[in-house]
Amino acid sequence: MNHPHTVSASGMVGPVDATRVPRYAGPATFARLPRLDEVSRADVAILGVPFDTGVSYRPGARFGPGHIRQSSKLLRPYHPGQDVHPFGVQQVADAGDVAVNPFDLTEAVQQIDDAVTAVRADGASLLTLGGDHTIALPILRSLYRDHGPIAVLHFDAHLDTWDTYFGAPYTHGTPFRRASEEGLLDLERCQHMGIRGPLYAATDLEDDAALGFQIVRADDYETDGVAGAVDRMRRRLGDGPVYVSIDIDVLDPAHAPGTGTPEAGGLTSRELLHTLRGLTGLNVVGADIVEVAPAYDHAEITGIAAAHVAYELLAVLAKNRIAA
Ligand SMILES: N=C(N)NCCCC(=O)O
Ligand SMILES: [Zn+2]
Ligand SMILES: [Zn+2]
Repeated sequence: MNHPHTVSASGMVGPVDATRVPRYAGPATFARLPRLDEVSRADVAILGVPFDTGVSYRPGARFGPGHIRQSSKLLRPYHPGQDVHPFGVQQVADAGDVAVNPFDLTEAVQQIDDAVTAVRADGASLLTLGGDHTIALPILRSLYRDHGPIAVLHFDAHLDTWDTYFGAPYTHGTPFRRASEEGLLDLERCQHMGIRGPLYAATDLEDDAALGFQIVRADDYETDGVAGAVDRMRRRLGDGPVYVSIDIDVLDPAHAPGTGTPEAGGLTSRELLHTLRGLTGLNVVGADIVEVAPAYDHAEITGIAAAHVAYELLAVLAKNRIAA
């Protein structure tokens, strides 16, 4: 059954109208948007990467893309906090899922690079739904070929700059060390947000700094508030290209129980959404939302948080497009 999509005054094909087609009856795309093959081209493509072969603890993030899409059905077309229609001023479309090999990590990483590069070839900005955090590495490899060294803005409880697990270089705890070693990162502009919890050793932090990162800790939100966090974030990122990588475990387990390596003492969803709004005006060239593992979720708490995080990012891209 085909459901009619809304069309904005500027001709963008938007979500299926929830006042005419019930949300539970509509398409399974993100926010009931059109599929990429239903529109001639997209300004922003949403791509699922159902892959979790890189995890060190609870598996299940391979089911993240479908869960986030399911939890995105209630999103509405107008963002009052930003006074913008994220689906109206830019064509947003769902590019479906990459078919990733779950048994061969090296091949999987190449498949993700290829798929991301193909979707971006038509000029679309990419918002990727993971999947575990391993997937950030091939995305950064692809972006580097267009942008050169890039700033990573990384929301996470974890540093993800560790070296190896069981001798394996590609895991969800190591993508940003690999990216730094490969020269993909602008070492003067990378920033972690929301880091907390036990480490392996104090030297983890020294290594992390040498790999190009500064840290706004979850504790800093307690002392400096969201405004202080946003201020430090913006000063660090400057004017160059920024890739935003959001591990949903940056949120407290109360706000995101559905994830593989939860840590107490995290951000609230309100703090995260507000911080993301602070990206408006910066040169955001892509983003991911990773580590949503629905088997540990309840009442779609984590899925809804992830869907709203995606919507907040789309609003930033929409505002930037208007200002450009
Ligand atoms: N990227 C995420 N979510 N977790 C990394 C944790 C790696 C570890 O087990 O130490
Ligand atoms: Zn994490
Ligand atoms: Zn992570």
